[in-house]
Amino acid sequence: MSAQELVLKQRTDILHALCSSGSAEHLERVLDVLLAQGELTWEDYQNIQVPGQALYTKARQLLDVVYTKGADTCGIFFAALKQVLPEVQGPDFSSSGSCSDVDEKEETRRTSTQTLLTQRPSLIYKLQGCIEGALEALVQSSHFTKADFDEVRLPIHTPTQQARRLLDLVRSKGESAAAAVLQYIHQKHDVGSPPKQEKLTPPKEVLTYQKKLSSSVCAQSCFLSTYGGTSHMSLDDIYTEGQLELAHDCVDIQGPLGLEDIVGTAGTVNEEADTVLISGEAGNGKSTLLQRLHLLWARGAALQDYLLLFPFSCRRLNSEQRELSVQELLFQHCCWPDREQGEIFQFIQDHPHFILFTFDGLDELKQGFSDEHRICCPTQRAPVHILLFNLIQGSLLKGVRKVVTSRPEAVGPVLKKYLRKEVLLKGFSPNGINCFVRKHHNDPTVAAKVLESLQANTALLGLCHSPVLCWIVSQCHKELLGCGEGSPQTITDVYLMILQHFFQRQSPLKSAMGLGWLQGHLETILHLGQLAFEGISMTCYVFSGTDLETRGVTEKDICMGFLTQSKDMSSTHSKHYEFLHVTLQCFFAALHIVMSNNTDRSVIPKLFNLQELRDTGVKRACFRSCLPSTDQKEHVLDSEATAAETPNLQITATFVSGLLSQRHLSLWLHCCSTTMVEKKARLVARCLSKGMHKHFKSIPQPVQGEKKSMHAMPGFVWLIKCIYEMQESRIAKDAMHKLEVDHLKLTYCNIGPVECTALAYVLQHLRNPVGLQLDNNSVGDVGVEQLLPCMHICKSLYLRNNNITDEGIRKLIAKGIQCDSFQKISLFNNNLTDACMQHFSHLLKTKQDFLSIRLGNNNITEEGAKQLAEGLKSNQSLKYLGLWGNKVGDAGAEALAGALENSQTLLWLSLVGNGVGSTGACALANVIRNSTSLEEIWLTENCITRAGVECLIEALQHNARVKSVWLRNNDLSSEEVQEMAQRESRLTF
Ligand SMILES: Nc1ncnc2c1ncn2[C@@H]1O[C@H](COP(=O)(O)OP(=O)(O)OP(=O)(O)O)[C@@H](O)[C@H]1O
Repeated sequence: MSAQELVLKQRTDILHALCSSGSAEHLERVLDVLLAQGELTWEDYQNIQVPGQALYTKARQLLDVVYTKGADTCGIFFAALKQVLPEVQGPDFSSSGSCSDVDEKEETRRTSTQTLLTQRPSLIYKLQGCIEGALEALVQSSHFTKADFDEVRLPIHTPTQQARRLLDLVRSKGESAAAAVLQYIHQKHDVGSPPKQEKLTPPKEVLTYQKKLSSSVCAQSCFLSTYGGTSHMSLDDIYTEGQLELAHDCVDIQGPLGLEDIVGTAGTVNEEADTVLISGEAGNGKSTLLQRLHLLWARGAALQDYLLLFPFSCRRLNSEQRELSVQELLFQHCCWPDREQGEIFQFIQDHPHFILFTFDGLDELKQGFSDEHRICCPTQRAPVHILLFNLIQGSLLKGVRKVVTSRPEAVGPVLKKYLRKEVLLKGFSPNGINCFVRKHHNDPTVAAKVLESLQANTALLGLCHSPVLCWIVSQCHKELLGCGEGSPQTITDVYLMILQHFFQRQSPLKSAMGLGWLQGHLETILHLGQLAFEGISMTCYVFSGTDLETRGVTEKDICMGFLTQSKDMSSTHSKHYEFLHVTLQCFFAALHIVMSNNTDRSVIPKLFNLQELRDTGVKRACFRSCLPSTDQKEHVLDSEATAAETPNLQITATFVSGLLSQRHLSLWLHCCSTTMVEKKARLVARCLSKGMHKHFKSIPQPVQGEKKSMHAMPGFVWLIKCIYEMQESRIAKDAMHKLEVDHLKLTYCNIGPVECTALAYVLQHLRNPVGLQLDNNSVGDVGVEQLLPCMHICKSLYLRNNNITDEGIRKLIAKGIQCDSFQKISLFNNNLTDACMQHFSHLLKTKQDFLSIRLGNNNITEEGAKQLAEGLKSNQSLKYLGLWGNKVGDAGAEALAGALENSQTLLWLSLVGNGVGSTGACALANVIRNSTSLEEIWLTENCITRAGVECLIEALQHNARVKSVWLRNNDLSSEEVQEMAQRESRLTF
């Protein structure tokens, strides 16, 4: 079958592949490739990319054009499709035409305007990270006006769309503008770009060393330590993609971030810096991600621009007591060159762009990052943390790319100054959980059962977004499937499950013999608890044989499987041990705090006062005073390290809360004194309540006329999570009943499904309804479901930028309809499509007191607008309706206008950037003509021509109440703008 016939036959599938995500990106990338190949003319392109046209319509238009051009173009189209969507099944026509940019020799003969077309895909890629700079260069060289600048920068466009808009505008300005932008891009990408441009033939000794290094890296990275004591699981078999995002929106790239993007140019905020930070919460997969990068590099499957990769673990660097030079650090801690050390190090110094260092777990380093002690000389010896800080800053071996991982709390402003960019690792997506569980279980029936039990327990499903918890849950599938009603709800429950799992694996008969499972292994818990507690208190995560001996840890304890042998790149060290994961060490430390008779009584108050101690920089001193005096002597008070150390103490405190909850009291019955445990539980409850009230006291009194608003301060979400772990509504009620606030702001607080579960558990006890603002977190559909129990105390819910889809909305609205106080919702920048508009319609029909719906920057088209209109027709309460940055088009605008014509409540309507055109504008003019309430209408960026504005002017003559009609960036000449602005002062151009 020819490619042309296939375009016809597979039309539905192709349309689905290009459009079903709701994003225009796939289609636009195919268009970029076809333009670059010369298969589409500029005119074809403009006929397809008609502003305001629905995505499917554009894709159909493309298929029609491609089809009429014949079999060759169809073949190239399939090749382009394959390049953009490699996962799509389809014929392989890649030989029909190369989808790469036109070759460079030919390029030199072209004009700059032609180059804009032929190099379009790569120019768009390169521009994303530097749009602002390119725009400024164009304005400075007078090729662009301020209006051009604003048009490209409109926030409704994604960065790739901004790049396309910029190139299209440049094209319309002529050859000189095209030359200017090309010059800018080339300059930009010659500086600080990956070292692709240089081709280097390394000397033989370097190649030999590279071989040794990569085989050592490969050996170290092919297994995961969490499976160390249990079974062997290769990284290849279990690795599941986590969710990666760039920390800075403005330089985001479209679609999910891949592993190579971590070191790529996208998202660069500081061109001068060489250090990329991957930050993420405990157990989110930072070490595993690095391990994956190491493995792929060692196999030659990724990061091949880097000849040598040196992996470091900050945890292990802690135990290096000597002062070293950089050369010694590299060779002694990573891989020893058998010969020619001097030459190899010289090569590294001479070619830094070909070298990559990774530092895992900066938060685990004993010393907090500081830039006070500078060294520039590579032969100078210094303590390893000083070397590390100087490498990160670039004072040593400038140009070597560094990838550093850390928990977010440990990243202070001093470190941020030296970051090239920051990438956030946000754990597994719902799909990722699915994928991980299936990989974990060879037997698909077991996998299906585990997934089914997760669907039935959404609190647990929420927890599984954290890979380490997903690992435990999968590991303990037997316990999970056997526990029926009592299935785990809290993080402590999950860790108790793994504790039980490991013990029962060793001695399955013990519990059958009548001993409590915990009691039967008391000795092991006490030994490991002591080791863990002292380790956490001293930032120590690697233990020598002597450390184990001193804490009474026996061979039998080791065999239980909670400890694993430390991986070490150098062969010189003797056997060392670590807990399978640091969170497991926190859990054992918490067990120690709960069970030990002789820990200092002040340990619990100190643990729960972390924030205060951290702020005053004395936490270490206080916490250390709980340690045996010999250990105190070993460690000097170092206030800089406090911030880095807090996360693990916070996790320990969370476990202490969970272990002391009423539900778990029976566990301690035969292990320790009930009076002591109850006393500790009361103490924790008091600390939590006090901690909360301290937050509330800090809320400033509102100025007159404003609402009383509380911004979450560091530690607030953690306290909420501790209260949730206790699972006692009395404590939650006690903590909340004094909070008097109208608005609770928790933006940018790393709130995922787990935090939502805890928030709902605690906030439901608020006395009065509040506005709950959760913008810019990772709530997702699972998180939305977790929030339902506190919906009745939400007057308004703000969930901007939270990865929410139609499914989440379905559940949210079904609950919201039953909640009397619920009146406003804001969902800007999520993944909503037409499919959820029926629910909003139902909400509007059912709740005649609903005030505000804001759905900007989603994927709502004409169809969705029509559905919404159905609800609007029978509603007489809505005041604010925002649909900015969707694609409702002229027909959608007509439907909305028809429904709103008789609204006596609507004050504000935004349809910015919806392609409503003049037809839509004329329909909306009827709303202006008839409304007795409308004050503002936003129609900026809508391809409206003179005819549309005339309708609006005419309607405004009948309405004195409307204050402004926004019409910036429509299809009007400057003369038209001037003339019409004079005729009607309420038009804003
Ligand atoms: N991408 C992944 N695929 C499969 N399993 C994973 C992945 N990421 C993490 N895990 C599982 O979760 C465990 C914990 O992950 P990891 O140690 O990488 O987290 P982390 O973010 O480095 O934690 P911490 O900050 O506490 O050191 C891993 O040992 C592994 O079992």
